[in-house]
Amino acid sequence: MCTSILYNSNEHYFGRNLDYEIAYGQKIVITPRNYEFDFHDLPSQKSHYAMIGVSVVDDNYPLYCDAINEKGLGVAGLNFEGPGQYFPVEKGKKNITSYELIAYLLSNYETVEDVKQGLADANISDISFSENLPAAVLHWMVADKTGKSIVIESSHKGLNIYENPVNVMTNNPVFPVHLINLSNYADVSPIQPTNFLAPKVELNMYSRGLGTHHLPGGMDSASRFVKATFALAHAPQGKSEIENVTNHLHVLKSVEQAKGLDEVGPDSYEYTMYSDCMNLEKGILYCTTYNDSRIRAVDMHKEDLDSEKLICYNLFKDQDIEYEN
Ligand SMILES: C[C@H](CCC(=O)NCCS(=O)(=O)O)[C@H]1CC[C@H]2[C@@H]3CC[C@@H]4C[C@H](O)CC[C@]4(C)[C@H]3C[C@H](O)[C@]12C
Repeated sequence: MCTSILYNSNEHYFGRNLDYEIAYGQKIVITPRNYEFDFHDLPSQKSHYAMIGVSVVDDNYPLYCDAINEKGLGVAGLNFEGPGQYFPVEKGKKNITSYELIAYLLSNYETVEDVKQGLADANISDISFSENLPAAVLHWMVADKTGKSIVIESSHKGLNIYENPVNVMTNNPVFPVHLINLSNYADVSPIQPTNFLAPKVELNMYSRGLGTHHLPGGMDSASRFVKATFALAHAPQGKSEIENVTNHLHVLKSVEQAKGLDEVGPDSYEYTMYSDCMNLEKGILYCTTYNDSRIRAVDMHKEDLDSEKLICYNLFKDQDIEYEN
């Protein structure tokens, strides 16, 4: 499972947890402006906005899991197995394969509004990148530096775009159901509760944090949606870049999955492989991985963004413990 968020402070930070049991060899990848995108059913594009994100690179092609562009637009793909459905290429429509959707949107658009207009006549086609990499069934969260986000879902009903007032997304079920479910937790609060249970009885408020007693803590997508929404809605504004990155990552850590808790097969467990935080104004990607809790950063503007070649950095590294003696 996965969780993505847009954290709005004085600047805007977009990122996600990628939870899974199989590593695809993701890297931190910058696609500069003149790398040629050979889209499947759209004209190939020699120049476009530059982007940075986490990506699998296969045959020199960036298959982005999540990324942002130099204009401050961000897109993340999360599993949507079940409700998700793609369709055959349809004449007269803008046919975008699922594996190139992130690259296509980030190549061409600056804001969530642009994306909504750009997808008005779109069809997410059911074409796989290759035999080894069959089309992953995904839905996408799109965010921009105005602090707005939307969710794109292709299901049996066709392509749906939803406003995302909470700036959080997880996996199944369909997005509107997650929003409705939030009402069940409307009274979860950082404040100690008032005793409405038996008002004439004096209750012993034995602990701090009783306002969060009914906050779900499960690994499932519905629980993570509620918990991340609560954590994000109450996250303080940082006074510096470091504080903002720290706050963003703590929201993601509130729904992190440790190894051993979410069994998906015999001796196989889904876990949070990485968490990232991308500053939409600055074009910097910050990340931690399961085995490396030290925050690392890659700044796209420190590279030659007019080049034609992909720029890759390792994502997965070993734990870096600072021994004090
Ligand atoms: C596994 C991940 C979702 C994790 C998740 O949500 N797990 C919950 C499972 S569950 O909801 O609990 O059942 C997803 C998220 C993004 C995906 C890549 C997107 C680019 C590319 C698209 C191509 O088409 C196929 C290969 C490709 C590299 C994809 C591989 C894989 O599919 C990735 C990593």
